[in-house]
Amino acid sequence: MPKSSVNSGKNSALLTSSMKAPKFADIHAVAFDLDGTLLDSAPDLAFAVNQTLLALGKPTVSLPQVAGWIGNGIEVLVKRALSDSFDICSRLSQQECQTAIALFKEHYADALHGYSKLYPNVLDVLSQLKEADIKVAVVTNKARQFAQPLVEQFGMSAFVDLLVCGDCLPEKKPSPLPLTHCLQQFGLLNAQMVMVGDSRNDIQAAKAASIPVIGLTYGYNYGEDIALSSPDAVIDDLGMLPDLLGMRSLVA
Ligand SMILES: O=C(O)COP(=O)(O)O
Ligand SMILES: [Mg+2]
Repeated sequence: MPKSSVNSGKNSALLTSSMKAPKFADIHAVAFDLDGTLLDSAPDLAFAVNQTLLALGKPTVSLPQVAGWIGNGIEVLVKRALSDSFDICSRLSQQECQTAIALFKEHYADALHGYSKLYPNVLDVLSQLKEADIKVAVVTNKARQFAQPLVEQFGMSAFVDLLVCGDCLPEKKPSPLPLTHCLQQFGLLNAQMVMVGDSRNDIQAAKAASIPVIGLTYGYNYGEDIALSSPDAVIDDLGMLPDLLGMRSLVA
């Protein structure tokens, strides 16, 4: 059965339907992360990474390795793959990186949604938020040339009011800028929007923007437990979100 917990200061407690988190009492917008939150994109990212490595005559890497490198945008992902490590090798040349990034972009554009899939309950939750007149932003570190078609191809466009990508603004998550940009666009106060994400970048961005934040236990987060970043609540199924916001629950 899906579980959620709410961080009530010193202790995290299991959340029941009679115990709404006051942090989420007046929410008018939800900012969702994309990779690892709405979309399990690691298989196609891994495919494009390996096509790039093969083209460069380098050994391929595994899906869990790539999943552990996702979170800081495409250029950092490619540099990690070239380094075969989370820590980018200082000996990589600029030329080598540029060639690999260009190759990766070609391969990923060709294989954007071959193996990727939405996580459970995504479209139902987005639809329920729309019905309740709650605005939806997707705030991703992924470049717009990939994020936009993915949002469209996976049937989310009709529910997304604002798409903020890694190359839209001068700073990406964990900077608060993408989230303060959403607040400005929606004309909302900090306490009126909640961030929902799988990565410590999402939690740090939300905290820096002083907005409440919910962490998801699935997704990537560099192989680390999301609870270690101390979000205001933790859920293991997106279907738990409506209940946290005081709406009709989608899961038992
Ligand atoms: O492109 C990435 O590295 C991660 O994208 P995300 O911010 O949607 O998780
Ligand atoms: Mg993510």
